[in-house]
Amino acid sequence: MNENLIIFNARIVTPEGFTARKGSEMAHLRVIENGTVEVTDGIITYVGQNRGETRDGYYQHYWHYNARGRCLLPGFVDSHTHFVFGGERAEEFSWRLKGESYMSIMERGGGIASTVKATRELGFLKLRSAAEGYLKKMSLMGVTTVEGKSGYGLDRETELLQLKIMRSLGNDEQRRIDIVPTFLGAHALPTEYAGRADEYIDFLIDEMLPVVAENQLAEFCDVFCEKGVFSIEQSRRLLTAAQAYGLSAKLHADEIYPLGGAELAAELGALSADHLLQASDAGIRAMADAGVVATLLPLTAFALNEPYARGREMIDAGCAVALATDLNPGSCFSGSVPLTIALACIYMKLTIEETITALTLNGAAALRRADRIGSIEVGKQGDFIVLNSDNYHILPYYIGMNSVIMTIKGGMLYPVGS
Ligand SMILES: N=CN[C@@H](CCC(=O)O)C(=O)O
Ligand SMILES: [Zn+2]
Repeated sequence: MNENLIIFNARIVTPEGFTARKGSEMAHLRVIENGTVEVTDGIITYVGQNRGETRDGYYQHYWHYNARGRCLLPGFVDSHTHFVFGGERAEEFSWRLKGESYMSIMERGGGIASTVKATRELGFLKLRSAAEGYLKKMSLMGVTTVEGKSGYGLDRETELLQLKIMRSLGNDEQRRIDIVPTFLGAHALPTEYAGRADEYIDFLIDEMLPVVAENQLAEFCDVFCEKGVFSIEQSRRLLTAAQAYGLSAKLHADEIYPLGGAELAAELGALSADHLLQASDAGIRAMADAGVVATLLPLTAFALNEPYARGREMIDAGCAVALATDLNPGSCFSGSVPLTIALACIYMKLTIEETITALTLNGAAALRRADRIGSIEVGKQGDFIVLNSDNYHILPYYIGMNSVIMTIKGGMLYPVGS
């Protein structure tokens, strides 16, 4: 449902462009004082100085909203989440607090396998309604586009079920968030294939990719490329096959061990490489040269108590960095955009301007949507947030606290709290 909307008296703060911003470009934001944005049928048709509007309300075919000097930013793009899942894994969090590692829990049959079991047991309706609950929470924090991954089915039926749930949520007339689905059949080796990882990759290539592609159930194919999960060679084989089906490549890369996932992402021309806590210097350079979006997930590093990805160095090396939450039931049970912002600024040493670009335009680029969303420019979707301040520096300063008072999707106003 799209609307005609005029927002006036806003302090407009936005990156500019229709592609990812790389390196030093990430710090450049356009700021318009006393600004107005006009949205017609959901698409931005004017961005500039105020034009004389003074009254709130509906008149001359447009809703009019007086921002009273507050900051208007593009809607946030959360470009890496796993929001469709069954069950929870709170006990694993306690085990980790006692010193056990994420990978050792996975090796002894917990971790992703435990969520796979719970997800396979839930039907369409229960899974869908749990996922819907997370979407509502994201919208309140200003997210207007979210990526979601399969990967908790690891069998034909449940992988397709996860993707169909995302499609069904995305088709909902009342939706406040656009959903971009990613096929992550290679998230872990299912127990049925224990010791036969190559055969599982064959199954994904021969039996899953054709169905996913033919039914347009996902735009991207992702893989957990990690020591003890899927090797570089297995990841390369799967992603190359996916690209032949028209699915762009994404990787969970160099999260726990420096396996060379960043280098592989560059070699394959992947859309993004994500996590990257252990990415090598050569991998960072290769991503910058190849134009791979480096998607950083500081909440996961925080939750796992691991060193943060080297965001500052990546930007200085010329990478396009995106930030996302990684909401999932294991390594990071959080979709907190405010905390993501604070951690990126404090520990990854991004400036607030770079952080805004990473959560908007570069997130959009990581979803191949920088031409449509991620900045406030004529021709893009009318997706915005209004902050409760005229100062965007409150974003990292309000640590883990929401400063969004209004989410606007396709020109529709959603006051936070409603
Ligand atoms: N690292 C792999 N995948 C997810 C975690 C999945 C899980 O633990 O359930 C991630 O991005 O953090
Ligand atoms: Zn992930």
